[in-house]
Amino acid sequence: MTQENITLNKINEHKSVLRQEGAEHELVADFISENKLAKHAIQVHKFGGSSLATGKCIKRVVEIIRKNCQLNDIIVVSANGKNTDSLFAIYSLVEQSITAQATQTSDELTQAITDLAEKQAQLITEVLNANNTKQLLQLLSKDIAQLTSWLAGDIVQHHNDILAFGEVWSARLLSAILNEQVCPSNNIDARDFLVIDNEQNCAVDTAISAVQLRQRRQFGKLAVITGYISKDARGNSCTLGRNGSDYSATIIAALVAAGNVTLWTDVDGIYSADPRVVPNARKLHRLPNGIAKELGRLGNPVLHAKTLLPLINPQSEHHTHLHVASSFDPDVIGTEIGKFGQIAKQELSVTYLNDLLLAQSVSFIGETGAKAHAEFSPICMDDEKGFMVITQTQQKALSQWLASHDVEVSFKPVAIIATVGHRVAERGDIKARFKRSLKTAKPLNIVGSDNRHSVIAILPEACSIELLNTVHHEMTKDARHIGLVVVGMGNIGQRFLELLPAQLNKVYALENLHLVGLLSSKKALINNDGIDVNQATSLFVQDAQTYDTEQLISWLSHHPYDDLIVVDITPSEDFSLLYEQIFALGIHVIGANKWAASSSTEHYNNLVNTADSHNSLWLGNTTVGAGLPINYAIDDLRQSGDSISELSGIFSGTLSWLFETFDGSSKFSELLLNALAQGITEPDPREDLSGRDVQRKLLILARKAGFELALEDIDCQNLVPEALQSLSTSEFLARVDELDDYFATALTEANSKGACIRYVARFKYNETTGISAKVSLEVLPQSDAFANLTPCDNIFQINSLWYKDNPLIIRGPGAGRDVTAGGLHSDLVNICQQLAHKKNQVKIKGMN
Ligand SMILES: NC(=O)C1=CN([C@@H]2O[C@H](COP(=O)(O)OP(=O)(O)OC[C@H]3O[C@@H](n4cnc5c(N)ncnc54)[C@H](O)[C@@H]3O)[C@@H](O)[C@H]2O)C=CC1
Ligand SMILES: N[C@@H](CC=O)C(=O)O
Repeated sequence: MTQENITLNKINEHKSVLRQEGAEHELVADFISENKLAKHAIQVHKFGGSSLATGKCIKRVVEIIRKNCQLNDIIVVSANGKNTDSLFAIYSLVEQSITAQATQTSDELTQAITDLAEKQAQLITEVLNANNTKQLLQLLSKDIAQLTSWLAGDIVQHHNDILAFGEVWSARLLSAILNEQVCPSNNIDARDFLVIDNEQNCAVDTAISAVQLRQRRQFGKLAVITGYISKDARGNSCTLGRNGSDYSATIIAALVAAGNVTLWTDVDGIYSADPRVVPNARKLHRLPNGIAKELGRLGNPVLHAKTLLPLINPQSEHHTHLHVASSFDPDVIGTEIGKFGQIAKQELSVTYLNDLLLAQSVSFIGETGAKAHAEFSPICMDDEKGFMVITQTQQKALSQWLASHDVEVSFKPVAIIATVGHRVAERGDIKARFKRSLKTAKPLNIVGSDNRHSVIAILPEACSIELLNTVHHEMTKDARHIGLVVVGMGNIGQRFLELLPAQLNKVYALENLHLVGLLSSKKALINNDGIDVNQATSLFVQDAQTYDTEQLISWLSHHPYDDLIVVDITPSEDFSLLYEQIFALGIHVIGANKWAASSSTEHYNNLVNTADSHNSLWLGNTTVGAGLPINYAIDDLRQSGDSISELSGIFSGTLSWLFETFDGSSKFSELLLNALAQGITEPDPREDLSGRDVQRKLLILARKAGFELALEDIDCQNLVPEALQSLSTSEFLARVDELDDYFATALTEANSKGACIRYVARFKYNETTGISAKVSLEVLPQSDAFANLTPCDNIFQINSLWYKDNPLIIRGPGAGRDVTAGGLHSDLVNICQQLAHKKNQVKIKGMN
């Protein structure tokens, strides 16, 4: 369970109350003095240019910050919209005019500067109040004057200073709006602390940068820091190159040992292939660091290998996780990159790169090959066959390097397509599948990458969309990870868990199912990497933590699986009241718990509609008849066009066992305690004896059969004497012998007529008289079909259009650990089979 975050939202809620009392400062001071904030690791949030492009976007970002950040967190920003491109264009115009030896500033240049300044001024005016607008416009106009003066002087010297304006304006603006609307914030120019000691590879001087950053941050404030820019040891402005702001965010996260970095961008995560061209690409909710790095190296459009570098430090105990999320859809769960266990390691993805070169030379073999590899870090290489694949920009340098060794090289244009996943280069099955999927493409070669996380095919032609889709389909068609959460680990729950390991081994439909949550009423064990099913109970005893509903819903809202199934094996009304929220999250429910399916008509209809509209499946076959397929039979009749008119029978395993066994030789109370010990009664056996359990079951079946009725529409005979009705369960069990006289008399009277007593459920629908329904103790002739059951058996009799004179009968054990746990497993397999048929569909904005 995640720790509760004191988000700015929360602080603001308190603030609005305190503001009225004039005590706002005390509140912020309280949060700080209690040091609650210090309990939570710092989070870094980075917003890209598109997320900050317009006033509307900036307001959305402010809401994301309000909801997700705490004081002392760090925000890193790119330039608003395309401001960096505009600054580049302005710089180029000046460069061109220098080359052309123009003596006057061109109109084009003046216009470009004016456009840029106006655009930024408009943004400021749109989002800030009058006071702050005035202040920021003054600063902007000073900057424009500075920019103009640099452009008129030595532009090469000021190249990076010029480009830096984009981020400086963006950080200043966001910090101002946060100060105005959310919380105290300070805006920091990264050039005040971030020192790059090698501009070529952007290596960071970590020691100095960390100290200077600490000095610049102000405790109790949200820091808004410029991305993309830094300085060198002499204090000159530097940039961090392509996607530099992402890199800034991870550098800063490493400097402050942040818990998480979130890259808020315009896509909602990393997919198993580029979703713009592969419509069936699936979102990868969790990516191990090494795989993410390999994807970045091999052309993933969102991830860049450099971004991950500061976060991957095998020597460090600290692991900062990286998240990719969309600022346009902040509630959609994105991708988390970090250290994960087996489940996340099973994911496969497919990526490609065009416009590459295959370089062949004898010097790529053996020792010189190793040197060439160290020098050029090729996309892939075979040092036995003597080739490497490089980018076109590396061609010149490689030719020069080889010339210095006096060796010939041949270059050939190629492309690559690769399947990426944890150590796939060592997996024969995956390599064989990849090879099969490529057969029409006639690859020149297939090699494993050095880090073993990809298998790369070298293609003689550009990788087509068709090929990409074919290979992706072949590599990911079986991929679907389903999380299983078991709620209720009592009598039935324990048995369900005992059966689980063997089920997972033998049932194909459960192949990608992982036990990830175990809950009792007070404690929860959640492990996104999976809980060992062979040790589920002992791990629960050892590691479960106390939890509350808010934490549970928060975890359910962010679970990282394609599908999640919650199996409710509790008798709890409270838990059943969470179903609506659970369905609204698209989560599936299997219930042995009868509360939800027998709740009020309005509530029940809401549940059905919510589940329906969110594609959540809801199965509850065990709510009636334990493992007997009564719900399925009724569903089948209805769906096939039959109409049911009567439902009757013995619906309680407990009452069946009691009345079939009770012959006067033992006391009724002794038999009841025996049934309790066998695990066939409800946790409180009065639920059975009161007829309430049978009443619920009749309601559930009648609803399945298509009728609208409520519990109150079913007459119910309560067999618990009034004096015992409101006691606690233990008090009732202590006085259970008070039942004996009543049942002894009822039995003697029935026997005197050659009859017996049975608790029977009867539902009837007639077009003219409508619905009649009751559950009660009946005196039946010994020859009655309901009178001769194996103790504990249920019998269900269905009359319908097709089964009019000779009813359909289902009979068998209707309660007990094995049959109920077995019935739950049957529902589980059923849902997994349905999910396997569900199409892997992704919604891409503007495409479908
Ligand atoms: N005994 C049987 O043959 C059958 C039982 N059922 C149903 O199975 C369910 C479980 O029955 P038993 O295992 O006998 O009950 P139990 O009392 O032995 O176990 C219930 C478990 O649920 C947990 N729990 C209670 N409230 C909770 C909450 N709000 N959140 C999370 N966990 C909670 C408890 O901690 C306990 O571990 C009941 O709804 C019962 O009606 C259904 C068909 C047959
Ligand atoms: N207590 C119930 C259990 C199944 O729902 C019964 O006895 O039938």
